[in-house]
Amino acid sequence: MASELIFRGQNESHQAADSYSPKPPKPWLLTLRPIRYILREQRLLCVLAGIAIATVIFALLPSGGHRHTEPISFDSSSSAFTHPMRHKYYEPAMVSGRSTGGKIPLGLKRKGLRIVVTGGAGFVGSHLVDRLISRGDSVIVVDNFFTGRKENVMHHFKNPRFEMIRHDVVEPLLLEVDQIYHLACPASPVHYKHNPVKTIKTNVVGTLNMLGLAKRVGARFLLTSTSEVYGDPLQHPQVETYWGNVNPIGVRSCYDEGKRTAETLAMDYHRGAGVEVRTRSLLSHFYILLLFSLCLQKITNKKN
Ligand SMILES: O=C(O)[C@H]1O[C@H](OP(=O)(O)OP(=O)(O)OC[C@H]2O[C@@H](n3ccc(=O)[nH]c3=O)[C@H](O)[C@@H]2O)[C@H](O)[C@@H](O)[C@@H]1O
Repeated sequence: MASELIFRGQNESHQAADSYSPKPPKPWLLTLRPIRYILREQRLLCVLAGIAIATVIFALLPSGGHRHTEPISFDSSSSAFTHPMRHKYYEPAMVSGRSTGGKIPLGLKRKGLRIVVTGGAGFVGSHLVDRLISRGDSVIVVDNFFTGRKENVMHHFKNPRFEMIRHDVVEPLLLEVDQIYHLACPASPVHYKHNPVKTIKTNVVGTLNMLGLAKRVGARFLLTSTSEVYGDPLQHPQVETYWGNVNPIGVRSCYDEGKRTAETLAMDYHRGAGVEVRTRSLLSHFYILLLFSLCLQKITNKKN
């Protein structure tokens, strides 16, 4: 009997303990409930929303990949003309005061450019071709071999990055290139006086054709000019801002005026068509060095 009583009592206390009385829910749990529901039940919706947010962020953030990293290019000093519209540079990143812009990170190969060199079989042109090939560019030489020689570039014949076209720049030419180095021209007085009409035609029509190509394919253009554009200068030494003193009807004018017109055309294509152009007078750079080394050679020979 006693045990029965004890048992009943236990039963009653159990019932009291089992009776469910839910705790009042915490207020922050209430606010999270719809989010938890969406995360659990609407996974596809979440993924789509994530993609949309990421797209918006990537579209708004400035991309580092747009930085203009210029590989070795035409010298941009002094007589370099660049169109403001086409010359957009992003400021290179500065690392502890040093610019890293334009440098290619270690381990990454610089992408070679496609370059056409007119007059590339000549003296200056062939050395330029050597330099361009050695830095990894693909070069197309365009030459009519008036004074140039195949032997000057023969050592590149087996190189897949080298091509050669026998062509007169007076005739139009269509090529897909990134840069144009326009050197084709009879250069020495004997050669340019040999056929003055052809000389001025090469300088004017040839330069027009190559500038037209640069405009069409968006290539950068370099014109090799000459110190002859100063004629019989009244100022020594000639600075870049000096306009010269040229005889327009003399026997040398086919070359002098031809190169002056070529420079005018280059500037007009730059201003009018946005072509990025450079002009370089070769005498001031190369021939002075050559003269200097010849003098040095003479002096050292005399001493020996
Ligand atoms: O000193 C300069 O100011 C000259 O320097 C170089 O001339 P350079 O290499 O010294 O002379 P060449 O060895 O005769 O080279 C000229 C090249 O142009 C070529 N050329 C000439 C004339 C022509 O109508 N088309 C053409 O392709 C010749 O065949 C030759 O390969 C540049 O090529 C000239 O543009 C520049 O006027």
